[in-house]
Amino acid sequence: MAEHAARRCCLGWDFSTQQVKVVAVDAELNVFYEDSAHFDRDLLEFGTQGGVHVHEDGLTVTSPVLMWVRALDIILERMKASGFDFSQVLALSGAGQQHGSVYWKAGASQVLRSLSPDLPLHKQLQACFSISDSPVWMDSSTTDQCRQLEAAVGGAQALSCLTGSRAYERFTGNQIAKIYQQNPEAYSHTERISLVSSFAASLFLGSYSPIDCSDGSGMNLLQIKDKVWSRVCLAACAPHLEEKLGSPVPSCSVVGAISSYYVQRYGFPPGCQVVAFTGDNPASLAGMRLEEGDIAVSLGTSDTLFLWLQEPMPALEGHIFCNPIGSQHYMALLCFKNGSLMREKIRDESASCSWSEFSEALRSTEMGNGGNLGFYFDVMEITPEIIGRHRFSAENHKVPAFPRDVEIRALIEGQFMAKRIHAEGLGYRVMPKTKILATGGASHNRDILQVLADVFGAPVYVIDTANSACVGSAYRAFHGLAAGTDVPFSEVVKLAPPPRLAATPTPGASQVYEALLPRYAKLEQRILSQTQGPPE
Ligand SMILES: O=C(CO)[C@@H](O)[C@H](O)CF
Repeated sequence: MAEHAARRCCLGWDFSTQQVKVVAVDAELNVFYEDSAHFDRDLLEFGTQGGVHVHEDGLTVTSPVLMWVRALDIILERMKASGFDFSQVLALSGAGQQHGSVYWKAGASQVLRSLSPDLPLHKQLQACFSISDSPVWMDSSTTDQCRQLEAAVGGAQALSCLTGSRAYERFTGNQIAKIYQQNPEAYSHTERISLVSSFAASLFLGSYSPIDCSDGSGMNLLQIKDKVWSRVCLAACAPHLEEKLGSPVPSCSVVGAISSYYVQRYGFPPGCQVVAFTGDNPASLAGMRLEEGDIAVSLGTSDTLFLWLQEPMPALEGHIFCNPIGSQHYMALLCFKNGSLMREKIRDESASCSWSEFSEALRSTEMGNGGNLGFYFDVMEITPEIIGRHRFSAENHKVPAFPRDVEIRALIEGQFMAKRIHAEGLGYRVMPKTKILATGGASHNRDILQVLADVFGAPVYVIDTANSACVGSAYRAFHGLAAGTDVPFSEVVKLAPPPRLAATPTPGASQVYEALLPRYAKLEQRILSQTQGPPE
C-alpha cells in the first residue's frame, strides 16, 4: 500500500560537469527516484567531451549554457512521462559545478518571469544569454587576471585571508575579469551574472536567484568572514559588478516559491519551496552529513579532503568556503593530485600488481615503518608543489630505495600524514568525537583504512557518495522547510542511513604518529626548499 500512497518528498538536483542529475527523497530520507541527462550521450548536438569544450589554446574550457537548460527539459519530461507525482514535492534544492558562471542578457529577467507552460525552457531562453559558452572550473586561461587581483589586494596571502583562497584561474572573479577585458560589449549587455548553482535555481524560481555564501566563496570575491562581497575585489575584476551579482544569501535560505511555469506544465504544488542552490562540493558535505570535527577523505584519482572548520586559517594552498550547513562555520577543500594512480604504481612495482599482496605488506609492517619516511609524487603535486620520489631513513638520510614492504607502508603512511599535516595547517583539529568518512576506490581496502585511522587517531567510516551532491541537496531542501525554526541540519537528517564503521585506531598509534608527523613536516619543507630554490 505504501508504494501507492502519496509520497511527500524533496528533490535534489546536481548540475555537474558531465550531466544534470536529480533524486527524489521521501520523508524517511529514502531515495526513491533518480534520473540523469548525460551531456555527451543525450545532447549530442552540443558536441561536448566530458561535458565541456576544450578550446584550441588548451587553457580555455567552456560549456554551452543552453545544454544545461536542455538537459533540465529532458529530465522533467522523462519524469512526467514516467508518471512521477510532482504534486508531492514539498521543496527542492540543488548543486552546481563550482566556479562556472552564466551571463544573463539584458531583458532576460522578463522572459524568466513570463515563461509559457506550452513550451520547453530551451525554446524560450535561447536569446537570454550574452555569453553562450560559459567558462567552467577546468579553465586555466586567467593567470593574468589572477595576478592583477592579488596585486590589487596586497598579495596572494592577503587575498586568501579575505576570500578563503589565493587567486585561482578557475575562480569566478578572474573569469569575469577576463570577459570584461576581452569581450566588453557582451559584459555591458549582461544584466545578471550567476554561478551554475544560482543559474539552476533561477530556472526553477522564474527570476534571478541570489548566490549562496558557500558557492560564492569559490569566486575570489566574497569576504568569507563578513559574508559580503569585497568591494576591492569587485572593483579589481570589473565595473558595476555588485549590481550584476546581487547580494549573497546564507546557504539555508528559502529563495522563493517555484515558478508557475512548473505548476502549470508539470503539476508542482504552487507552494513548493526553492532552497538556495550551492556548489557541488558543499552539497556533498551535506550529503555526507559531515559534522563539526569530521573529515571526509575521497580516495580517488586525486585525493580530496573535505574539512569542517570552526576557525579557518587561510593559506596559500587549499580552499576555505563558508559552510553550507553550519552558517557560522566553514568548510575546506584540499586536493592531493598523487592519489590512486600513485597507489596503483607502487602496487605494480612492489606488490606484483596485486592488492592482496599490497595489503599483506601493510599488515606485515609496523606502524611508523621503523622511522622510514617517503614522499611519492610522480606528477607535480598540488599540496604541496613537489615532484619526484624522496625516501628518508630513520636518521633522516636520503636513501635511493626501500624494501618492497617498507616502500608500500611508506607510501600510504606518507599520503595520510600529508593529509593530516595540511588539514591542520588550515585550522583543522582532530576532536574526541571526530569521525573520518572515507569514500572512493581505495576506501574498499580495509588495510589502507587501518593506516588512515592510525595516522589520524580517529575511527574511519565508509559511505557511498555516488549521489552525495544530489542527496545533500534534497537534505538541504528538507532543512529549508524548517527555516526559521532553528532546527539544526543534523536533526533533519538523523533518519538517513548511518555510515559503516570500517577501522578504529590501533592501540599506541597516537604515540607513533605524534612523533613522526613533525619529522614528516620538516622533511617536506626540506624537499620544498631544495626544489624551489632559496626564498625570494
Ligand atoms: O573546482 C572544483 C572545486 O574547487 C571542482 O571540484 C568543481 O567543483 C567540480 F565541479
